[in-house]
Amino acid sequence: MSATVPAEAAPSWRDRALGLRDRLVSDPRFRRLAARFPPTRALARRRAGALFDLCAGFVYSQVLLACVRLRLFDLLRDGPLTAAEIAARARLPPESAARLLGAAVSLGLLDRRGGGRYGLGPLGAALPGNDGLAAMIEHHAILYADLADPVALLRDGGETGLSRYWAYAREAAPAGLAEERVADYSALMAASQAMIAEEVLDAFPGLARHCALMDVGGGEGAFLMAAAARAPALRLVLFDLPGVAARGRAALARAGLAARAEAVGGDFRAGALPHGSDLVSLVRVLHDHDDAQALALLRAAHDALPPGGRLLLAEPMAGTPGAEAMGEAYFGFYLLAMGSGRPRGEGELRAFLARAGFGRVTAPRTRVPLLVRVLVAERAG
Ligand SMILES: C[S@@+](CC[C@H](N)C(=O)[O-])C[C@H]1O[C@@H](n2cnc3c(N)ncnc32)[C@H](O)[C@@H]1O
Repeated sequence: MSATVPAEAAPSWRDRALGLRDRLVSDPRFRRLAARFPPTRALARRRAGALFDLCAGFVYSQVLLACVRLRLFDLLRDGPLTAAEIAARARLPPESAARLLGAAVSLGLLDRRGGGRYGLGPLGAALPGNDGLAAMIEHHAILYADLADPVALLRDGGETGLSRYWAYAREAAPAGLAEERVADYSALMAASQAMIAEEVLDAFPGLARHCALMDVGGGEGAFLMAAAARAPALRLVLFDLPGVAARGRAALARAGLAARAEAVGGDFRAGALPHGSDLVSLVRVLHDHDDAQALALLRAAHDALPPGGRLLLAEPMAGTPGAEAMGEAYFGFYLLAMGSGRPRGEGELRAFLARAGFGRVTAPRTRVPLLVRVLVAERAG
């Protein structure tokens, strides 16, 4: 059998220009010249800075983690403190406190204030009281341990901290997972859901015209609770693995929603989804799954809806303008370490939705697309 070798495409003007750029920039003499020559100096410095930040990114993350673990942002919520006061409250030696404070100021997490005091910086000001974000930052310790040898991870995959943490990712029969195996990730998702739910629901038009919302992979029901507050007549259905659904049932009851809510335990990889809801949501769920499973899940959602029913698909997406690294780099490697799924772009998700049978698809804008984006798909007749 003879293999056909594809004819090599002729290089475009863009390919040639990029090739020339690569040859120039990889030449040390050119780089020295560019750094000296005023018109190219600013660009050369910006590039050097961007490359340095890539090398140093892990260090910056650990400075943030130290601030979170020492609860510096909560400590400074009520006003600035001196380095000595911070050192005493964080139980750090004065020199270590000074080092951490200097680092946090340089990263915009803290600011220097008058009288030798330190206050919240432009980035740190978003953290006090934000338990979901603090939990996410702490959670990254598992990811970074998994990424210690990225080449081994790319070559072999294998057992990782994240694949144990997200117990469903590699489990052949996830419906059998005991509650203690799903408790940690469910609590993390519930803590970080508040900021996502507001973004999604602000962007989603016409929630109140639906009769029943089924949140598939709905965790502990945080998204349903946010929806319930905006649409008092909406019936709520939570579908998740049995161990998670039990936690969701209890949380919905604690929120006073038992009378309008039902929590159904099951495995969406194993069969059909419950019928009877005219709105189905998948919030931060689809990207966890490989293509065949993702497509099967969209088909199951389509089949569960009545004609005219809608699917609300919400997750961070690959190729988000201005946040490209969040998709391909961050989620690409996060999901690699987790052991299943991949980030998908809007175009690819639209193609999946069409293959699953959905008709009209719209993409209402969220305020912070880096966090989450939304697609709304309608089941035709
Ligand atoms: C990343 S979490 C998202 C939770 C929630 N939607 C949120 O945004 O906070 C994914 C959810 O999907 C659920 N899940 C994963 N595989 C499942 C399966 N095969 N059947 C049912 N639920 C599943 C998990 O238990 C988990 O609650």
